[in-house]
Amino acid sequence: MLRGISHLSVDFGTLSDENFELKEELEKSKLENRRLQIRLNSTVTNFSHLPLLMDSCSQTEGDNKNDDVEIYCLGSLEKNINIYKNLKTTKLYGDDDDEDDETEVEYLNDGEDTEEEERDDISETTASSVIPCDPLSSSPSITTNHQSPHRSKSSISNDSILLEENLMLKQKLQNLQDQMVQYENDFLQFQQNSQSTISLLLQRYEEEVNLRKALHDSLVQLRGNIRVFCRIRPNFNTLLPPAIQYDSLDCDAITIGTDSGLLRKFAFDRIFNESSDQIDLYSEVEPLVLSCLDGENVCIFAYGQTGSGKTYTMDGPSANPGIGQRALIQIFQELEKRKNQIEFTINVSLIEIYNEKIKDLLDPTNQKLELHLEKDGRQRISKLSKHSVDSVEKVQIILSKGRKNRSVAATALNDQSSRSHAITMIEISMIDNANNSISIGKLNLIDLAGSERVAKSQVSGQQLKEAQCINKSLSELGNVVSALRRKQSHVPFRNCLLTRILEDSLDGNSKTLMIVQVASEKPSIQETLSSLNFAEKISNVTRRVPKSAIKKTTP
Ligand SMILES: Nc1ncnc2c1ncn2[C@@H]1O[C@H](COP(=O)(O)OP(=O)(O)OP(=O)(O)O)[C@@H](O)[C@H]1O
Repeated sequence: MLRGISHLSVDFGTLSDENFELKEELEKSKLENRRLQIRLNSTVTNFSHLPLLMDSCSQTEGDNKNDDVEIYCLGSLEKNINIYKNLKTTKLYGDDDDEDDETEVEYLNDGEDTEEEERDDISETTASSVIPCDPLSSSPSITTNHQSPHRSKSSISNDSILLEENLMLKQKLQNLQDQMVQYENDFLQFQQNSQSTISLLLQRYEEEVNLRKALHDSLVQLRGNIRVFCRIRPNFNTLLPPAIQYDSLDCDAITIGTDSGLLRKFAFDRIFNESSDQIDLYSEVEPLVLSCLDGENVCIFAYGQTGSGKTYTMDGPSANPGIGQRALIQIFQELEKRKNQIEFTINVSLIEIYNEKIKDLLDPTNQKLELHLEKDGRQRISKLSKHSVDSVEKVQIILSKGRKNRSVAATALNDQSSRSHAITMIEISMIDNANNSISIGKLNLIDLAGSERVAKSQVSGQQLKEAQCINKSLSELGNVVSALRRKQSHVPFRNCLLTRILEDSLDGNSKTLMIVQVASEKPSIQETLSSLNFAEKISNVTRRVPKSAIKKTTP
C-alpha cells in the first residue's frame, strides 16, 4: 500500500491487486496462526497456564535459551488448548506440510497430574484469561521466538477475543445444562407429587364408594328392597369378542356396548366377574343365608338367559358346589355348634315347576301336589315330601337325588338345559332351651329356567312347549315386577305358578336376593341387556310389607 502511495504514477489497478494480495496474506496468516515458538523454564509445571503464557510471550521481545520446553503451536489458541488436553506425552509435532518448520514440542510433566486434572486446569486457565491475571507473575522468565513475521499483535488479540467468546459460550452452555438438570429435577418432583395426589384421590374415591355401598346396603335393609348381584359367566369361546367392560374404579359397575353404539352402564350390589369362583360368590351370600337362623325368610333366585350359568351358581358340580349345598352344610354345621342351647330340625323339599305343574323332585311318585292359599295369606304346597337333614352326607344325598330327577334336555344353546324352574326349600325349626322360644327360618333357593329365543335354541315338539311355558312364566314375573315398581294397587301374582310361589319373596317379608346371570360374549348382547334391564327394575322395587318374620311363641 505504501509502495502504491510513493509512486503516484503507478497504475491504481496494480496497486489494488497488490493490496488485495497483502490483505489475503494477512488473513491467511491469521487463519493459520503461524507457528509460534515458546520457550518455558523448567520451573513451569502448571500446563494450564500455557495459553495465557503464549499470549503474553507472543507480545514479548527476546529469547531465553535456558528453557526446557519448546512448543510449536498450530492454529488458534483454542485449537492449542485442545492439543494441550491430549498432551500426555512429551512431544507434539508442528505442521506436517512444512518439514523445515517442524519442531519438537516438549512438556515437562510433573508426572502426577491426571488427565482429568489437566482438563480442569485448562478450564481454570481459560477462565482466568477472562478474569485479568498476570500469568508471568508466578512463572519463570518466558521468552518467545516468533517464527512467523506475519503473526501480528492484532491477530493475537483477535484470538483472545475468540477465546473470551468461546468461554462465554461455554458458560452459557453450562448454564443451560444446569437449567436442564433443574427442570428435570422439577419435573421428577412434579411427577412424584402428582402420583401421590392421584393415589390419595383414588384412595378417597374408594372410601367414598365403600361408604356409598354401606349406606345403600342399610337403605336396602330398611326399605326391604330386593338386592341384586350380577355374575358374569366366563367366555368359553375366545373367538367371540367380549361385550362387557369393567369399571376400573368401581368393581360393582359394568358397561355394555349396545348394537346402536351406545354404552349402557349398570351398577348392582355386587358384580362377580368371569374369574370369580363359587367361594367368592358364597362369601357374599353367606350373611343372608345365616339370617335364617334368626328366623328370617330368605329367598335367593338366579335369573338369566339359557346357558348363562344359573344352575352352576345355585347347584354347581359336585366337585365345586354352588349356593345350595354350601348353604345347607353351613346351616347344619352352625346349628350343630349350638346344639347345647338350641334344639333344631332342618327339613328339605325339592320341587320343580315344569309345564305349569309342580313336581316333587325327592318323590317323583308323588303326583298330587297343589298350591294353596293358607289362612295367613301364604301360599303352601300340600302333600309335599319333606326330608330331614341330620348330617352333611344326608345333605349331599338329598341334593344329588333332586338333581337326577330334574327335567333337563340338550338344546343348541346348552347341552344340559333346565326345562323347569327348580326350588330348594329349606325349613329350619329352632327351640331355644334358654326361654323355650320357637323360631322358624326359611330359605328358598330358586334356579329359574332360562329365557330362550326359540329361533336360537332351535327347539321343537316337547321342548318347544317347555320353552313357551318357561318364557310365559318369566314374562309374568316381569309384569309382577313392573307393577311393584310402579306401586300399582293390583299386582298380578296369580297369573302363573312361579309368581304365586314367589309372592312372599317379592312383596312379603322375605329377605330377597336376585343373582342375574349374564354371558360375556358379544353375540349374547341382546339377552344380556334384557336380563340387566330386568335386574335393574327389580332392584328398584320397594316392597309393601317389610316386616320381620321372626315368630316367637312361649308355650
Ligand atoms: N362361572 C362358571 N364357571 C365355569 N363354568 C360355568 C360357569 N357358569 C356356567 N358354567 C358352565 O356353563 C354351562 C351352562 O351353564 P348352566 O347350565 O348353569 O346355565 P343355565 O343358565 O342354568 O342354563 P339353562 O337355563 O339352559 O338351564 C355349563 O356347562 C356350566 O358348567
